[in-house]
Amino acid sequence: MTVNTQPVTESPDDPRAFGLPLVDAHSLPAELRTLVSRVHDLVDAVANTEVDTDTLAETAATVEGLTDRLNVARRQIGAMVRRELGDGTTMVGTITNIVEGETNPAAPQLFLDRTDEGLRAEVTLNTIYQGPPGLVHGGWIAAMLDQAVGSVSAVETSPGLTANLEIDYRRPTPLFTPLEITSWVERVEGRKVFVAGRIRAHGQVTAEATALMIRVEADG
Ligand SMILES: CCCCCCCCCCCC(=O)SCCNC(=O)CCNC(=O)[C@H](O)C(C)(C)COP(=O)(O)OP(=O)(O)OC[C@H]1O[C@@H](n2cnc3c(N)ncnc32)[C@H](O)[C@@H]1OP(=O)(O)O
Repeated sequence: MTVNTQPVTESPDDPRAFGLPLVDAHSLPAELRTLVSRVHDLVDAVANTEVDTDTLAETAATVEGLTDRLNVARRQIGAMVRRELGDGTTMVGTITNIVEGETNPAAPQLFLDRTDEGLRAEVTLNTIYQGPPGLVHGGWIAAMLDQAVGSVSAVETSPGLTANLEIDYRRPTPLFTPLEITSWVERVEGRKVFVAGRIRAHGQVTAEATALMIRVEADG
């Protein structure tokens, strides 16, 4: 397991001040990233397979053995990861975050990067995230937008929690299609950060969000 040995700082943005382990994204072993990717593919294969029952039973036994093997050393709940964005700023989040966690095979691993307006990511979703036939589940659309607006609030102000999230579903959001997700801060009033985000497919808006984030620690 990767352990960050840098000294704990007193910054409220540093999770080690709250007793949570923190690792740098670039220090995660390539073997772990490969395993996450393979298991992501496995989830998709399981969700869609029509193989015979013997193969299903055999595969289930193999997977159970692999699960036991990995469970001998587990991370602490709340373990955090620090990742560097394109412009050099750093962002901290839980390492198993369901939308962008580096070690979570169920996550689409949205990689939000900084732009002049806020944050932007591109992601293509498969049937793991399916709601209506061929379309992204509405709850996942909300989850991705929640992450995008929460992250832009954290990066541009300081970390907080979503108090309110409103989604307008404008058009169906397709699977197997590059989606562009953007988010930005509209205004800040003390601990309240008013944020917004959008998903586009083929350049057309499929969903829009507005949200209120409440900063856990104000800057002062
Ligand atoms: C290192 C980490 C990395 C973080 C990296 C970031 C990525 C995270 C992305 C995912 C985000 C999530 O999923 S977060 C998980 C989902 N959200 C949650 O679990 C939050 C649950 N709710 C809460 O814990 C609480 O309600 C809080 C913390 C949001 C607010 O509680 P509080 O701190 O006591 O503050 P409170 O006084 O109630 O409210 C402050 C001000 O906001 C207003 N306010 C509060 N709620 C609302 C509301 N729903 N709609 C309108 N206004 C509201 C109040 O009227 C008040 O205004 P005024 O009187 O001052 O004018």
